[in-house]
Amino acid sequence: MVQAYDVIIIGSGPAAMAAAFPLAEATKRVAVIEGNRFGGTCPNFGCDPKKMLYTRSEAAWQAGKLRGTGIEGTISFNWEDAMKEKNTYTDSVYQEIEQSLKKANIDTYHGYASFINEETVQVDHITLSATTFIIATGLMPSPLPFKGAETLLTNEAFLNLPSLPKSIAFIGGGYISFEFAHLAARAGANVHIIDSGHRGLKAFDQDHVQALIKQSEALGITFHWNEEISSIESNAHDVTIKTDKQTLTVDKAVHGAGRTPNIKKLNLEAANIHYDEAGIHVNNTLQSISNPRVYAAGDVTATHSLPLTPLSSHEGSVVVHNILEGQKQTLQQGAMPSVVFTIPKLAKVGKTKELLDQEGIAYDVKNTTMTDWLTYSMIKEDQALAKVYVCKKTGKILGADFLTIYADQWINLLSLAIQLELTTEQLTSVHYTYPSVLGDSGNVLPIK
Ligand SMILES: Cc1cc2nc3c(=O)[nH]c(=O)nc-3n(C[C@H](O)[C@H](O)[C@H](O)COP(=O)(O)OP(=O)(O)OC[C@H]3O[C@@H](n4cnc5c(N)ncnc54)[C@H](O)[C@@H]3O)c2cc1C
Ligand SMILES: NC(=O)c1ccc[n+]([C@@H]2O[C@H](COP(=O)([O-])OP(=O)(O)OC[C@H]3O[C@@H](n4cnc5c(N)ncnc54)[C@H](O)[C@@H]3O)[C@@H](O)[C@H]2O)c1
Repeated sequence: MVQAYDVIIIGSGPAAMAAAFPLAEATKRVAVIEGNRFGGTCPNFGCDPKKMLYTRSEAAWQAGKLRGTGIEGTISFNWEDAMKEKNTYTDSVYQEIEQSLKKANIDTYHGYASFINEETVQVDHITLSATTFIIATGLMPSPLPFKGAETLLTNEAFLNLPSLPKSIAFIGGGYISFEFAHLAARAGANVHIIDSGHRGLKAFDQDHVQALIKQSEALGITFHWNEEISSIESNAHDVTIKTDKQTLTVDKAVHGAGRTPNIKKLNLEAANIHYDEAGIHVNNTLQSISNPRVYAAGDVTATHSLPLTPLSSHEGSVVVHNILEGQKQTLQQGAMPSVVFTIPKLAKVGKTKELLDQEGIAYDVKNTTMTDWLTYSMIKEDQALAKVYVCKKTGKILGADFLTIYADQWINLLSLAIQLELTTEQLTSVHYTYPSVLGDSGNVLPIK
């Protein structure tokens, strides 16, 4: 027998969750199909477990910095205990998410969905049909072009390592490698990052990236830029990585070399859903360009947006609106803020210098070293940097970059200013608390 629904959602990450509950509330018959853990990447194998480990590494860093100035004793980041604490969250969060779906009268199915035709999908031996489908299957580690790449640990495996390997190589120099490398190095591992390109974290301000690399090297991380890997050989004891420049043997090697749309198992051709290596092709209402029954949301869409949780959730909400209200809402990406959770944190929002130059926009920029300010000297931060770009003509804030342990706080404020199109004058005219991080706002903005 074929089970019939109004809406079937494939995947259960932030994009799917943002769609499932409002659709059920609107009395649609909804099913959610998940091949791995309910909740998707963010709570199980991404943002949340990473941040749980990060929080402990940050506390140990701060205690170390203040040692001898009123803080006594040696405090260290202990991988095994931090991992046990992380597990208290990840061991149950996926069950709680599935329960909350069921409580909202949403049917849940375990397994990977595959289209049979434009109206029907198969999950294991069950066949389901729907008037509308939402594909929200996210990303997976990209296949890599060298022998042995499939033996690399994924983000899922790394975030479940019960004990810390003595030495780890991270392949790729992007978000995942920087964040994981900092965690591993702070817990005592000998860490390498190998990237085939000449620089990492390409979307961020490169002066700040260089400063972060220097601090990462001081932590003991070794960078290998412009190195092409030819093979990886793994056995029970270690991993040997051959590149065009060296042979490196480490205990474990981790995939941080990019992620690709998770669409392989969907059999999209059977439902006439157009896609390419960037993801599912959608119009600006997130409807498939080739099959109007189908919407896509989150990282799996070829919208060229950043693969980040808040943007995925936003896309899920846009899809709900368009299913319930007709094709009225188009995707507005706005100025998406983004943070790399290293110590210090690296953050950006809005337009970069390169983009402003490309678009020919006249701007003022304030490039500030905040290290000596009381906020930073009191916590003994090694380096705190800020750049803020403002439109010469209107005084509106256009973009911002921060490198400091407080970069996440700063970037949220600047994101608010950019999205509400505030001028520097407006941003400095409000009252802030003192002493506080954002209380220094007047000093990072270019004010004439
Ligand atoms: C290590 C790591 C750290 C991150 N840290 C951050 C962070 O700090 N901040 C931030 O904003 N973003 C972060 N991200 C990105 C964030 O996790 C993603 O942008 C977000 O989870 C995307 O949501 P989504 O709903 O599009 O897809 P996902 O959360 O990836 O969910 C997709 C789900 O679909 C399932 N699926 C796939 N194919 C099928 C199928 N055929 N049938 C059924 N189910 C299927 C998958 O199993 C998966 O559970 C991080 C990502 C990683 C990998
Ligand atoms: N804090 C966050 O918000 C956060 C954290 C982790 C991941 N994410 C999301 O996940 C996405 C994927 O992250 P990622 O770190 O995997 O990718 P990334 O795109 O950030 O970096 C990939 C890096 O791998 C390198 N590379 C590619 N192929 C290679 C090869 N064969 N050998 C060596 N190096 C190679 C590239 O040059 C690049 O520097 C990000 O775009 C990000 O949006 C976000």
